Amino acid sequence: MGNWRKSAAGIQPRNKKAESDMEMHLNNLTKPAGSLGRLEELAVKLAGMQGIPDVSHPAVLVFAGDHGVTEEGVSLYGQELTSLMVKNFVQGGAAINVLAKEIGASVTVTDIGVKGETPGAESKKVKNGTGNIAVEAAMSLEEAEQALNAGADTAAEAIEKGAKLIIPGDMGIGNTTVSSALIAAWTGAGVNDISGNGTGVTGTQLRLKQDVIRRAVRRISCTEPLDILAELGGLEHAAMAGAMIEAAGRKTPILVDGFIASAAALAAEKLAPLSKEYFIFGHRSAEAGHGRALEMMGGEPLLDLQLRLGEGTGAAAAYPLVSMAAAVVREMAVFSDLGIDA
Ligand SMILES: O=C(O)c1ccc[n+]([C@@H]2O[C@H](COP(=O)([O-])O)[C@@H](O)[C@H]2O)c1
Ligand SMILES: Cc1cc2nc[nH]c2cc1C
Repeated sequence: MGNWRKSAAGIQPRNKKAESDMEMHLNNLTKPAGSLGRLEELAVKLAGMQGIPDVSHPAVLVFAGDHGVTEEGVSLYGQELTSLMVKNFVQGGAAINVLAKEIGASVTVTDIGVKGETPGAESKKVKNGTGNIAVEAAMSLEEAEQALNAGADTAAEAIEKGAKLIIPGDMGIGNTTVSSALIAAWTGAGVNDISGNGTGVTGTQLRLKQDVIRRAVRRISCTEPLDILAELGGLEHAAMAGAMIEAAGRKTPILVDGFIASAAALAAEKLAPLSKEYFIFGHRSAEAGHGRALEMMGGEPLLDLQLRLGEGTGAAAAYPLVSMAAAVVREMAVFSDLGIDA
């Protein structure tokens, strides 16, 4: 069973010597210095994590959970859609299944807290959905620990099977409300600045959603990251954070998806500050408020394609760039191969 605390304690910062060696190597490659722009930045970061960059066998780890706060009417959809989408993931019909196939990634679907049955999904269910964060804690501290450990376990399994990069993904009706609450609590941002349309909520329903987020944030007085996660989080956020911490402890790059994954990344960083060293931000979600979370982590995403789906899709779309960065530094010729002095 995963142990996120142990993994957190073992996270090493990126290796600065490997990064400066990679900068030198990049300058010896047969191209003008710096001309591969952000691909070079990526290669340097990967070298700091891994030594020789290798992001083969990417693994998409989708965590699904339900949210009691949906009873406030914060989503365009009902909770039943979460289990239906899990069925879709299991059958291979969701967007992430298609994108994962395109990039040669495996997909595992874990039920961490879906209300109801999810045949075919990996079951690590902590409970049947969280409490309504507007009026009560989402989960107990023990439940948060359990979800963190389950996520760590899932990442460990994928990495032991050969994954050199992980893409944590989410599914959970209501989870944009929960993500906004977590981001508000951790950034101090105003609720209107970090809440958006989610599945398509607008007008008076959006204002109601913002009121719900305000009620949730005002209800709590705790400051410890685990307490905040348990009060306001989703089980999928906790599991994704656990997966990120585990991957960081194993020097494995984490390609961060959109708004929900960034709220989970913020949780991972609050619980284990060095985990951030292993984040690569895949894309900027169209969900309002993603920018604020990214700013907080100093993240500059690779893509901005106006995606707002979750599931790991934006990160999957960005994966080819990360893979190219790793290939360039492994496969390009150096000037001395041409008999030229760099
Ligand atoms: O991650 C994102 O950028 C993102 C932005 C908007 C919506 N989503 C997805 O939409 C669902 C949550 O939307 P909502 O309106 O029910 O809170 C959930 O399953 C997320 O995966 C995800
Ligand atoms: C159909 C649908 C698919 C999703 N995938 C992630 N969140 C989602 C929300 C809905 C509504």
